[in-house]
Amino acid sequence: MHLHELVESLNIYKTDADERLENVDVKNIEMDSRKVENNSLFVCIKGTQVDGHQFVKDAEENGACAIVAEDTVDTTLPVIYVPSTVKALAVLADRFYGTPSKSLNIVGITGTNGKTTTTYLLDGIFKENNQNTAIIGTIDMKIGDKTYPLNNTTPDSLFLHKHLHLMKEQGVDTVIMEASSHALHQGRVHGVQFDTVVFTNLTQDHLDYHLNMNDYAYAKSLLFAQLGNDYTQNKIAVINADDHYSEVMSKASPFPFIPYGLTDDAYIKAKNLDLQADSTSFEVLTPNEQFKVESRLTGKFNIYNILAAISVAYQYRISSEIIQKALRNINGVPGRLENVDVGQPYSVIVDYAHTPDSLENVLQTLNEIKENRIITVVGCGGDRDRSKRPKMADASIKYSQLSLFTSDNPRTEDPKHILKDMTGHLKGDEFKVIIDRKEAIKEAIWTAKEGDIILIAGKGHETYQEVNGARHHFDDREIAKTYIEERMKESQST
Ligand SMILES: CC(=O)N[C@H]1[C@@H](OP(=O)(O)OP(=O)(O)OC[C@H]2O[C@@H](n3ccc(=O)[nH]c3=O)[C@H](O)[C@@H]2O)O[C@H](CO)[C@@H](O)[C@@H]1O[C@H](C)C(=O)N[C@@H](C)C(=O)N[C@H](CCC(=O)O)C(=O)O
Ligand SMILES: Nc1ncnc2c1ncn2[C@@H]1O[C@H](COP(=O)(O)OP(=O)(O)OP(=O)(O)O)[C@@H](O)[C@H]1O
Ligand SMILES: N[C@H](CCC[C@H](N)C(=O)O)C(=O)O
Ligand SMILES: [Mg+2]
Repeated sequence: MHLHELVESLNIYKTDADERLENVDVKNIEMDSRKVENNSLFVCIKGTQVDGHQFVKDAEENGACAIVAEDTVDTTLPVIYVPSTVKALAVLADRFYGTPSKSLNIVGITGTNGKTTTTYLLDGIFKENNQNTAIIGTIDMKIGDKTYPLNNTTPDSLFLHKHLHLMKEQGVDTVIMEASSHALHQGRVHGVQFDTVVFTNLTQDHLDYHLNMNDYAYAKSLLFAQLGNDYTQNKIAVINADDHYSEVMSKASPFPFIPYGLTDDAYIKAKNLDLQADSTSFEVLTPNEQFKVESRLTGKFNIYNILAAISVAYQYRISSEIIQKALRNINGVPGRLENVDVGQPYSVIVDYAHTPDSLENVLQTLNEIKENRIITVVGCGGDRDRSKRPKMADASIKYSQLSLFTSDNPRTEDPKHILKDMTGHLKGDEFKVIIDRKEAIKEAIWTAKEGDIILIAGKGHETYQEVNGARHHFDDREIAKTYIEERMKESQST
């Protein structure tokens, strides 16, 4: 695409290169100088670690054809100056890839917990409704049956518009994506034309990044603001009516919203809950009908995720029969209350709870079904919200008979310091600190008695442990299975 055509949609306040823009053929757009090739347009982004403006020379050496910048840069290449390179990147990517989000049906999901789960539930419903779906989220990106690893739950705008284009080319009609608060704050979803947006809930997380809960809520509300205000469009916000922050979300958008929840005020609500150890059923009440749903997902919190998915399906006029069938067929979400069962006489459950609220929710659920003790193995990630650490330890102590506090992803922090943050205030003997996560899992398994439940929390589907920038293979499910089998063999031979 010609550069002058590409930049037409930008809010340019200065360029030193009007005449030079005419003859430049842009092959691709890059925000990372290390990926620049011949005829790349390099966009300088001010990051949290470094300022992309520093890398203009590298981009030039790698063959960039022009630069988009906010601050003055020293280069022989044509420079287009814009007030916000983050916004410009999204506008450029959207145009370069043919505005793919316009003709796709896009559902964006935000909230502290439940985004990935709701994404999977909706994907199941849309597929049952014969739609061709794609998912972008924490576990990976899925286009049809193919999966692609992602570095972030919500990738940057360049990646997004490029892959939305690819999805369209591959016949996808519906995209379900998670929108993290970091992504919303950093403008990663700029330019994505969402049709439906969903709010699950808001509780403490990421207070290392956001100033306080209000600031965190504001970041989430940007997804609702992004619906725009063109009333001719049929857009909708789906909001958890029972959450304290629901008003912040509904007020951020002029479009109508569907409140879901367990209270009478909700528009889509659940009644007659039946929560079993391995299944859940309840009646769904919509303004038009009432029907029963059955799911293999357990825990009251999952009823909220199911209601969120049903509310979106309701907006798309998907029949209750299709919703019921899809929900019955969904076995679970990888790493969310995932059972590791090789026939041992105690339960082992791997879950992604890595916030105080999610840990409390999961442990409450397990307490309702427990026959004997609960043993929790949990740690907290390094380089993340320190203030959630003691709260996660408290939740574990409150709801477990034994807590084994261990490492999660230490990243650049010393695991001992993280564990000190978690346990410094604790007294008593209902917990142990075992820094090595493998050892902690081993100890839990060798300590378990018949009927106990072991919860291994925090890493869920993750298949690595991140230490000082390196990711080593680590899978809670594999490790648990190894030790369960080891113990079973040992007991058979004695
Ligand atoms: C703290 C944070 O959010 N960082 C994100 C951010 O990177 P950054 O601001 O640190 O980038 P930077 O290193 O300062 O670089 C600035 C610019 O210089 C460029 N650069 C840099 C070096 C160079 O040699 N040349 C060059 O051009 C970079 O490409 C970039 O454009 O922008 C990047 C691109 O979008 C993200 O990948 C990166 O996510 C990091 C990896 C991360 O760990 N983020 C976490 C906190 C996160 O975003 N998590 C949420 C989920 C959270 C949840 O809901 O639980 C997520 O969506 O993943
Ligand atoms: N609606 C909910 N309310 C509270 N806790 C939940 C809810 N849904 C799931 N959880 C808990 O939170 C954990 C993470 O769930 P899920 O992956 O669906 O959330 P997420 O919002 O995608 O999280 P992340 O921000 O890390 O991507 C689950 O393993 C479970 O313990
Ligand atoms: N998206 C979350 C994932 C946390 C998962 C947990 N295992 C950790 O490493 O803290 C984050 O980046 O904060
Ligand atoms: Mg997620």
